[in-house]
Amino acid sequence: MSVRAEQELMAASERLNRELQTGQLSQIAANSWRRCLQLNVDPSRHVRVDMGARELKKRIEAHQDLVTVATPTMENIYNFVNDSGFQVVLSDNHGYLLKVLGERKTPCPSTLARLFPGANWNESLRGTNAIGTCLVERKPLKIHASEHFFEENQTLTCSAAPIFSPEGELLAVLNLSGDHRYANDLALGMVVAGANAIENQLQLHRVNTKLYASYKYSDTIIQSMSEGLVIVDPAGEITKINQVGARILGVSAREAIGLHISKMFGDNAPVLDLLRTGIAYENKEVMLDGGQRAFYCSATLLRDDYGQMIGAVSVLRPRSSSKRSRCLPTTQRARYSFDEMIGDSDAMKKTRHMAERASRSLSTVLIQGESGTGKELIAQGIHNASSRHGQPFVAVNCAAITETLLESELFGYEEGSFTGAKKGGQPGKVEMANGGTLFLDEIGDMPLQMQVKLLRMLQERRICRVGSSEEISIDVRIIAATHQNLKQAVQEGCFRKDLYYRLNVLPITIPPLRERMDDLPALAKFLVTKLSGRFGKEPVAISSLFMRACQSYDWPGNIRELENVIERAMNMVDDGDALTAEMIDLDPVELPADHAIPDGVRPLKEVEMEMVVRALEMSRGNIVHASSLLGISRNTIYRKIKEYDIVV
Ligand SMILES: Nc1ncnc2c1ncn2[C@@H]1O[C@H](COP(=O)(O)OP(=O)(O)OP(=O)(O)O)[C@@H](O)[C@H]1O
Repeated sequence: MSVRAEQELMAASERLNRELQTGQLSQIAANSWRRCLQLNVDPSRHVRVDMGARELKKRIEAHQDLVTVATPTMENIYNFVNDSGFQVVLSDNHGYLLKVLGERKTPCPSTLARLFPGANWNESLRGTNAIGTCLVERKPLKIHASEHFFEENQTLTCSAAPIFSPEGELLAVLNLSGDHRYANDLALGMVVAGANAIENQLQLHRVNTKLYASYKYSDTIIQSMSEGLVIVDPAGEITKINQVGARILGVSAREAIGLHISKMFGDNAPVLDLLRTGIAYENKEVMLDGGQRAFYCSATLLRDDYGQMIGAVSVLRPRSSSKRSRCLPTTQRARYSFDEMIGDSDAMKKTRHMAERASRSLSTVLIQGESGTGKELIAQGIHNASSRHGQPFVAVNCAAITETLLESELFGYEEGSFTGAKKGGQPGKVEMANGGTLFLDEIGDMPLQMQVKLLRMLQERRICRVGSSEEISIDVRIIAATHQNLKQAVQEGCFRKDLYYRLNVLPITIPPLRERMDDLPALAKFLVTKLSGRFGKEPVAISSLFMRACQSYDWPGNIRELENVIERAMNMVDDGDALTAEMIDLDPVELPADHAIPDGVRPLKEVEMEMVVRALEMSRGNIVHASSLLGISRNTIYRKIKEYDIVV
């Protein structure tokens, strides 16, 4: 220790004795001074261990829950002391300041006395001070003016209170500091009340997090049940319904919430009897819509821990004698329902209305819309809301396969009908979809020869497998979709007029995203929640700048592109942070043909073709793998292969 330091310590020790005799130092401050002297804290040489911006960011992230929960309380306290030059400070349990509200008004003799985020106010570094001393004493205290061990800090008056976790672990300190001349007796009370409020909020936050997790578990279980589930409150209003339940009752799950059960089951709904009598029942046969919807229903009362009735839960099973549900492979199941179709803009309401109408009929539907607008989603939604919902939904991409293969893909083939044909032959997609729905995606790309065969099938409702003359009757509902303007294709002679009219019985047009920007915020939130579930993360917040940047983009790739942009951003965001505008990585806008191309820049088309070729090479021609490398759909990669005439 230097001679100067020894002198300083000696002086401090003498001062301590003097102050003790005059009774100027509180017991707490005196004990702290003794600790400082024992630790040889040199009052003339301050050891600075403050943090840089990057370390501070990390530390704040590690304490994100605490900082988030403490901020409103700190702001409340600050509003009380606003304009008085007082600062509200939150430190972690090592004395590092995480958040400081307010500017110091009175001149500060030394930068060391400043309270700023990242500074360390541990007692062993800054001598006696409210934050550091509170961390040692673990109780509320005030350190006023000359009670500070370092002279630089003696212009301050500081009150601090510890913040404990529900398990009693010391987490942080809440502190209020200001000019000692304006000391007031309320300061200590304020930080104590503030620390208590933060502790309560932390507990609540924890309970909320647990509640949210258990809600998510139960919701996932309910939604993945193969039986229908409907929960009503004591008044008979629906509070929860799963997709299967909604399908059995022929309603949309979203619209069913809040409806009275009698709206679906009539006034004699068995569950209303259960609510009145408390008598549970099992496998009661229920017929609705004149027998069109027939199912078995079991129901029981729900009671809370005190035995109070809080509603009833009904389990619905489709009646096996009614149109029997087949046990379908996943490739023949439709995943989406109308509930997953987000958008309340006028344009989208119109589309939804048309789709709901189509689900009540079995006529052919033609869906038109740009790529990524949700054509397949709507097709699946129509199937799932239709009377064929328990039956197969089989999709065929008419652009993906060559003309010869498309015929056998659709109609199947007999053994030996061509080289490489399977032994015993194979049924086609039309046969697989029998009783259900056949989704003909990218119908506009169907070769003309094939269009003739499809037209025949639609007229005669019969098919022959390739290589066979035996006719097979089929019962399929057709939903066709295309990103092309089919009417124009008819005029240009690329699409048969008669087939167009056969398909265009119930037309549905999906507007591109740029024409319904009102839907973007809801879509973005929906996609964040959907992707969070997939990543097993808590849903992240979306900053308004992120949203604004999204709203000013043209979205050529529509909702699929929006989904990709959000997925990319979610891979960049740290836990607890919001999606920000910097995380948006949008595809560059194409330049007009006559635009001068500066050095180092190449036409987008050229780069795109190169990327498609490279992805196909890397994935050895595996289309699924290549499309996922490029972040585009299979349909889009097929289109690109065709557009650039790439040989796979
Ligand atoms: N209204 C919507 N609400 C929520 N998600 C949507 C909506 N529309 C589309 N999506 C999502 O966007 C993605 C693309 O949708 P989909 O595959 O149905 O589009 P598409 O028009 O059939 O595309 P393509 O023409 O390329 O085959 C899917 O992940 C789908 O779930």
